[in-house]
Amino acid sequence: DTGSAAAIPINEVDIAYVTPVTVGTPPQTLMLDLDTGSSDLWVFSSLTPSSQVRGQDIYTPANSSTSKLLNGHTWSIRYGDGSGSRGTVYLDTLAVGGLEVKSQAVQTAQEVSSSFTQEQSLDGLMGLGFSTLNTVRPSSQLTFFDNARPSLDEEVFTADLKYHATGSYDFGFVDRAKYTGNISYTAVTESPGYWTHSLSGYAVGSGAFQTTRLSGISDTGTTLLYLPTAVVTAYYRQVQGAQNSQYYGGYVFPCSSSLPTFTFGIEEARFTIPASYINYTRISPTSTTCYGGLQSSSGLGINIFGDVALKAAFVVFSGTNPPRIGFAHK
Ligand SMILES: N[C@H]1[C@H](O)[C@@H](Sc2ccccc2)[C@@H]2OC[C@H]1O2
Repeated sequence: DTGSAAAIPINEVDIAYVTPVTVGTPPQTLMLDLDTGSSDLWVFSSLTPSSQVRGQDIYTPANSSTSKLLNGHTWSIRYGDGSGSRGTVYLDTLAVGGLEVKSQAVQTAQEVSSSFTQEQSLDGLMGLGFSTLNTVRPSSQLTFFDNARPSLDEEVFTADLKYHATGSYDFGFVDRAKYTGNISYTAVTESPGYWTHSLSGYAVGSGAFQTTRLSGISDTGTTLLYLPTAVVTAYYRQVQGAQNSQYYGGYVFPCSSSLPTFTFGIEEARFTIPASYINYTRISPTSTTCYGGLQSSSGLGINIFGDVALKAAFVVFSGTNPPRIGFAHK
């Protein structure tokens, strides 16, 4: 079996991408953020206080003939950016792009933090990390990918995220039409549940490629690219007027500055992020100061290869044993 669904930017700077997912019988369609950096599938629901819902679609288990309460189970999650949610759990039929799982744990939110309330076009998250990270207790639940595995033609899912455009997520197959050349694979360590792997090095603009292994996580739910301070300072040294602003919490620069590209390595392969992806956004609608899409990971304790990097490639998340991740040009 396979599935294929759209990855739609939720705003004009690609802060996050959502994918249509159907839950229950008859199907209720929700727009979920497919997130390889977590492993909970949670949704705005009829159990979410109306004061915390602002335009989101909700899942109403009472309206689904196939919903079953997972008695006595609860969940609570805190994300890297400080946002969070918690609630109870139902089992129900869930499908993404034609791929159906009969009894998926759907975590119904009873509380969401303000940054979720404010994202009107995001109805929840579908975690695609390793199921060890799932927060449901007393028994943890499987991700959609882990539930779908037995029926998949191939134990993979792929991400084709795009800059200011709709891309796609595919399950169970690697679409030869979505990439060029070969896929460069590298080893993934499952601990502690992220798609953790190394970059083989980097280059700033037309500068020499620096061969140095950088370990981090490929996280479709993180907007930007977070790398060690040494790498980031080397990049912004090439940007006129750039500074690391305490006030804005990262590197900013005049929007008129010309930015170099940034290249990262996956084993022998090289992927170049266009300067436009790194000129991420104005700090406010009328400002001439812009915020960078490449920022320091020093406060995070981990390097994060977020959407700014992932959208420069076609990415294969391979659930084989051992797991691996592949990058191809497109
Ligand atoms: N894996 C990521 C996750 O998907 C988001 S949760 C989120 C919060 C607000 C808006 C959209 C998504 C958060 O930022 C980085 C890390 O935690």
